[in-house]
This record gives sequence, C-alpha cells and structure tokens, in this order.
Amino acid sequence: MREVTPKKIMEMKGREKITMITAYDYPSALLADKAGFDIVFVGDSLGMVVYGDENTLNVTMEQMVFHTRAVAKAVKRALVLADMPFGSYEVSVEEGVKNAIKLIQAGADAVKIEGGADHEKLVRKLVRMGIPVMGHTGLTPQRYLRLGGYRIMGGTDEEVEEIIRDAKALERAGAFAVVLEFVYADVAKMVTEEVSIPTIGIGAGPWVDGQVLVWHDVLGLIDFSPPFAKRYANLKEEVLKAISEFRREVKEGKFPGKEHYWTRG
Ligand SMILES: Nc1nc(=O)c2c([nH]1)NC[C@@H]1CN(c3ccc(C(=O)N[C@@H](CCC(=O)O)C(=O)O)cc3)CN21
Ligand SMILES: CC(C)C(=O)C(=O)O
Ligand SMILES: [Mg+2]
Repeated sequence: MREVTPKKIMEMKGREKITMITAYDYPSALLADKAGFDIVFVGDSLGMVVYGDENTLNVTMEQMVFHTRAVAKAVKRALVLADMPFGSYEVSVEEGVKNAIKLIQAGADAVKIEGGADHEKLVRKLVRMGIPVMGHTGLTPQRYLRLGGYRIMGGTDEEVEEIIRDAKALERAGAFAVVLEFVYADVAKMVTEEVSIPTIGIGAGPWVDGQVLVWHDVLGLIDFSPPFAKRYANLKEEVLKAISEFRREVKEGKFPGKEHYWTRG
C-alpha cells in the first residue's frame, strides 16, 4: 500500500492543505510523486488534453484503465486516484461496481465519481466493499451538453442547494473527500465549513481544504486552459524549441554527430 491513504487525507482537513495534480502517463506520474503531491490523479480530462476531444464524454473505461496502469507503476508514495468516466456508473450500481473494480485492479487506490446525491447508493456500496471514493460537485464536466459548456456554478439558490446537497450526500455515504469545481469561492467556503470531509477545489477559491489542477495547464503545454488555472511554466515553447532544433540539425546534417553513432573500424 502507498503512504498516503484516504484516512490521512481526511485527517488533513483544517490542518494542512491537500495537494493534487493530474498525471496521465509514467514519466509525469514519477515527477508528481517526486514533487510530493498528496494525490496523483488520473482525470478523465485526459480525453481533452491527451486525446484531443472537445469534452470528456468519449473517454472509455479502457482508456482509464491503461492510463491508470501507467501512473500506478510510477507512484510509490502519493494516493493514486482515478476518474470513473462518463457512462461507466450511471446505468446501474452493479455496472459502477464492476468498473470501479477495474480501476482498482489497474492500480488506483481510490476512484472519483461526478455528482453526489444521484450516486449515494453506489458510493455507499463501494465504500462498504472497501473501495475509497472521492465525490465531485459544482461544475461536473460530464454534464457538458446539458450545461451548454463549462461555466461557473453556484450563481443561483438552486445551484447552491444542489452543491450542498451533493456534498452532504457524499459525506453521509462515506466518501473520503469531495472536489468542488468552478464554484463561487464563498459557496466553496460554506460547503467546506458544512461538511466534515475535505474539499479539494479547482476554480473554487482559497477557502477549501486542498487544490487540484490539470498537468497541461500547470506546465503550459496547451493553448487553451480554464480561466482559473495558473500556468507555472511555458513548456509548449520549450518543447517547440527543442524539437525544432532537432529537425534543423537533421536538415543541416549536424545530427547525428560523432558521439551519437558507431563505425566498425
Ligand atoms: N485543460 C483542462 N483543464 C481543466 O481544468 C479542465 C479540462 N481541461 N477539461 C475538463 C474540465 C473542463 N474545465 C473547464 C474548461 C473550460 C472552462 C472555461 O473556459 N470557462 C470559460 C468559458 C465558458 C464558456 O464557454 O462560456 C469561463 O470564462 O467560464 C472552465 C472549466 C475544467 N476541466
Ligand atoms: C478537473 C479535475 C477535477 C477532473 O475531474 C479531471 O481532471 O478530470
Ligand atoms: Mg474529471
């Protein structure tokens, strides 16, 4: 078992900020673990940042299992969390259970489900089976079509009530934490104060128990990032520079140089 457990994450509430970052492959997961993140998270955002889709709706269990396997091989210390993709848990509790097992067998320590009140039964069942669950409310990207895009949530009384209802349902069902995505910071603060489980924010302001961002946003590997993401590097430029130099050296006959090839005599 890895060092960071759901129990440890729960104990961090109000004591120490929880840090979480996405990773989708082996080399990035190695670095996330080395950097000391508490949670390394295989998000279904991989459909967009790795596979180039315009939303997360086409991500399959097969994709999640393969990427979870790669990440799990790299991570020794952090808790490895995997998203349940769209369609993998909505049809029935039974299907949700079967698919959660697949992610655990691929090496995840816990799974994340979008929604709260709608999946209370599934969360309770998984927790009783021994599969730790993180919930996710506020902006839930799997409702992209109904929402008509990605926008901030909690602007109406109904939306605020739904977010609170979800968080409380998750707490009641035994979830060990909940992601609050793109909600007004004062709403996130209220939720954080009203539930005993840690809240992990993304675009939810500072008054939450932890923060998560997407790998490609942090590193500046893509053109379009959400307005709440902070870019800590501009790797897109770095990568472009490096591969362009490789290309130029081939064209100019400069690569490979003596140290990169062998002759028999
Ligand atoms: N790279 C990346 N980072 C993320 O944080 C992320 C993803 N992808 N994919 C899955 C979800 C979707 N997220 C997003 C994506 C875009 C906006 C965004 O651009 N919102 C704008 C425009 C909304 C509109 O189209 O009207 C805004 O100002 O609210 C917000 C959250 C967060 N998640
Ligand atoms: C944005 C985070 C919370 C997520 O669910 C993902 O990356 O898939
Ligand atoms: Mg997700």
